[in-house]
Amino acid sequence: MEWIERAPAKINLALDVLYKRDDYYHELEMVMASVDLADHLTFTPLEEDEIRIYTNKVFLPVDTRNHVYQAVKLLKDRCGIKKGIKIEIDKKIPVAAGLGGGSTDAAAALRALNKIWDLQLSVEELIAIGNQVGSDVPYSIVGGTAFVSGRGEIVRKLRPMPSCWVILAKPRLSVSTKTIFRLLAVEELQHKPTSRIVAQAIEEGDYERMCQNVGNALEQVTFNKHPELRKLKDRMEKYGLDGVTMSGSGPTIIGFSRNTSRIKRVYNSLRGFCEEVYMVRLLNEE
Ligand SMILES: C[C@@](CO)(OP(=O)(O)O)[C@H](O)COP(=O)(O)OP(=O)(O)OC[C@H]1O[C@@H](n2ccc(N)nc2=O)[C@H](O)[C@@H]1O
Ligand SMILES: Nc1ncnc2c1ncn2[C@@H]1O[C@H](COP(=O)(O)OP(=O)(O)O)[C@@H](O)[C@H]1O
Repeated sequence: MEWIERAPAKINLALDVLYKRDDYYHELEMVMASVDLADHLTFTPLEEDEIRIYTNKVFLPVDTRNHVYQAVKLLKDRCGIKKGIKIEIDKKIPVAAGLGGGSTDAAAALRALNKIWDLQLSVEELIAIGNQVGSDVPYSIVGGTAFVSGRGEIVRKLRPMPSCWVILAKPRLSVSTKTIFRLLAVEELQHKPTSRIVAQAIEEGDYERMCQNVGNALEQVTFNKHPELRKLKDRMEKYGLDGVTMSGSGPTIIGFSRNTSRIKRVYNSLRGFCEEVYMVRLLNEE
């Protein structure tokens, strides 16, 4: 028996950093949504008690460093599972891009194995396991449009985002989330928090207000390190998108439009000088 689970990429419409915590993580408020750029995980049960991972991206680790491996190991230990599993990860989401690829793969593995092994764990129980793998995994277990806070483990579902096109522009550079948070001096942030306004706009189905308030506190740090990203964002703003911001710790810059011919023009223009460009829809929209 084979089981296939889809693992969609996430975007951060808003990301505010409230303060640095005593555990060295940061207290965040974010608005996140899932888009239809996705990895696919294929699960095949094994008789031997082993976790075997394969992926089409040769540079990705398939051992204990893979987020999927970590999630499966925690799940097996928690539930006393002695069976094995083979997992083939077909990666489509760019790696280290601010699109949550590793986290969504880990969440997909937890969701799928909860069914395959008939563990009957609740979403809260899966979130508690996912939180040990990474801060973005709890959101990825739930998916869709959500207000996310704490370290990332408090997930409140929002109404589906107003329907629109999303452009994802990923230049040829990878960003380490850990490095960006290390370089962040919260007291020097000039960013005005907007997550609550964006969440409210979504609840009211107000597309324009949502777009006007997208923003990301980490831009200040990531743009300082990679000034070409500021230029990319400026260029996307000039193309007449309704809202432009960075996703996660970067480097992917995202933009919104409801106008299909405009988004196609933006897509074609960006492809000239940006390594990877995607024109995507939201996974669940109003
Ligand atoms: C910034 C965000 C926004 O969605 O996304 P990405 O850029 O990774 O996509 C996430 O919060 C990233 O989540 P995730 O990538 O799972 O982070 P983790 O592995 O838990 O942490 C990586 C590093 O980021 C820092 N970190 C992460 C989350 C948080 N609330 N405070 C932090 O300071 C910590 O230094 C940690 O060592
Ligand atoms: N299944 C996985 N998919 C992608 N990256 C993974 C995976 N497992 C571990 N990683 C590691 O996680 C790091 C962050 O990758 P990723 O999750 O794509 O970043 P981001 O959250 O910024 O989009 C990379 O250095 C990568 O080697």
